[in-house]
Amino acid sequence: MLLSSSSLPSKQDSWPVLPHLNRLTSIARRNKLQVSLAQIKKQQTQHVLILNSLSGEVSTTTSTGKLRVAYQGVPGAYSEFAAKTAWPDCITVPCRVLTDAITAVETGRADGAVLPAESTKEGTALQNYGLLLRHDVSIVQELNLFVHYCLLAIPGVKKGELKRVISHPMALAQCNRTLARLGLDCESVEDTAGAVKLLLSHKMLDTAAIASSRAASLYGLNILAHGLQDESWNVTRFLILSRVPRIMWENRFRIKTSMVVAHHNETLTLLLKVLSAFSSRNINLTKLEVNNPSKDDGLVMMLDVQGGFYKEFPCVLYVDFEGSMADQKVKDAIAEISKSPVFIRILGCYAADPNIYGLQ
Ligand SMILES: O=C(O)C(=O)Cc1ccccc1
Repeated sequence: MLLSSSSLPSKQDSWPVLPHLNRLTSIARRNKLQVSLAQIKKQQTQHVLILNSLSGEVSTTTSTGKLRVAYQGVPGAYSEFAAKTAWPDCITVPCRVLTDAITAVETGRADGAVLPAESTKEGTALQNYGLLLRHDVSIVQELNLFVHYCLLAIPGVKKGELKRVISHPMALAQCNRTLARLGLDCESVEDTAGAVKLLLSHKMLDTAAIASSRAASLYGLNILAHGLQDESWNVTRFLILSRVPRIMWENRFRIKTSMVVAHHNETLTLLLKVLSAFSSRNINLTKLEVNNPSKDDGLVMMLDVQGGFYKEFPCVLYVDFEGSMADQKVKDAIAEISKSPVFIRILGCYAADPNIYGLQ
């Protein structure tokens, strides 16, 4: 076994190593690897630590040395663009559904996966967060993408001939008002670029797809309308997931941490406790969201990554804050919340990305 630095492209350096040692060692043990503290310390000058397994089970790169990033969809999907923006040299791995992309990371078939996490119009994509909770992966990067939707149809098809529009549910939701105005029926498919391929393969002459202009040029479709999104400010936040947490040890960049607090008791009381633990220490929250599914939707299932088993909760709180797990005040805030009967899982510590990237 060797513990090596990876060539993960990164805008940031810097992560405290020690807070993540336990996790690294447990991953190593699970993969029958030996980790030496000296080796880890020696690597502190590198940006990112990733465990490599000689057995190949946790192989982190291809033979070309490029990282593989799995995403839901086919080439031309917004998630593919997010992967290429986050890690420009990566090899993108298309997957039919998001679970496949996350499982690819968990099993070492990919080094990263793209998770569309929230959008300015629709808020948190709770289903996608739900998937994140059920897998042993960590958030290592965030990325904000300005999403501009186009109405695409097979060449020759006129706008007036359309009856239906197909796309990813997030795209349909973000264009809801515009589509109602156009009087088109909506149907969900796995991804935006996949919708374009479907139009072509089934020669659909009464149907349009909502996708990017890049998808239009990749597959040779006509753009009938630009800017279909209901809100002109339409940004989607993507999270990049990896099997091994990224480790920051220097505070040159604004660092953010995402965590989930799960519980069985009164939500409002817990919410107040979380607010007080962070505000009394002047820690800025960048997200605070309650997921309290209805009885019909069942409980929220979460993987206890230390124990290796699943737990179920009637309610979870998603909390993002500025700071890293190496900050004493962050440790104190979490210790204070932990005095309540809650289950806390740190989803990742990563550099806050102030940029918004554009894609037509
Ligand atoms: O379907 C796609 O292209 C995706 O990558 C998922 C998605 C859809 C709409 C906004 C952001 C991500």
